[in-house]
Amino acid sequence: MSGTLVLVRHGQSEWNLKNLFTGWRDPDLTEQGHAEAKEAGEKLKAKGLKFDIAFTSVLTRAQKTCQHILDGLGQSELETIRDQALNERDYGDLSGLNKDDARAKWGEEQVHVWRRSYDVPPPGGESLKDTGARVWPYYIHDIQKHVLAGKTVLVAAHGNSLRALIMALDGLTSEEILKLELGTGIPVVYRLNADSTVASKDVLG
Ligand SMILES: O=C(O)[C@H](O)COP(=O)(O)O
Repeated sequence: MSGTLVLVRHGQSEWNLKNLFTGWRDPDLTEQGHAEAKEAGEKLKAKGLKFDIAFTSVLTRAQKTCQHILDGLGQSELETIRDQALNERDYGDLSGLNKDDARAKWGEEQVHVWRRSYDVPPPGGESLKDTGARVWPYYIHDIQKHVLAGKTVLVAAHGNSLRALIMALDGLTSEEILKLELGTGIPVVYRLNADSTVASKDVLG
């Protein structure tokens, strides 16, 4: 057995609440989002976890979620690396649009394909496959080595950047990943084997 990798999707954002496509836009957490992030910290504390290093995106909602978790563990000053590679999938021209308005304009089916297909990007944006093509190399080069060195690593990021990572970690097919939804502020705790495969996965729902 080697180290521990904890993935957390940010708490509810202002645009989650308003039902807007967000992508690389940068809304803050809502009051509920702040509470969800703090609760994630409490759940991790209850499991006796302490982090050695944290990673997050360059977007406010993920950074604040990361900080709430670290504050809750008494680790406010922990080394935290921010990288664009962990950003949400870029929603391109859909960014800022209301999801129901988009369904009214382009149809339920087309919007579902943009949101949940594996390799069909929204206009001007990234598919889940495109997102994985930047998240996975970053994981391999920058994050995995810490876990394999036996450390406990936090990654506070986004629904689709984490779905792309989970697809690779769990060995899911492009069909299987479509059904996987990540709740806001729900920690997913992986223990990895020394050969980098997954020893166990625990969703702290
Ligand atoms: O970027 C967004 O709008 C959300 O964070 C995730 O959106 P989705 O549920 O459409 O993938």
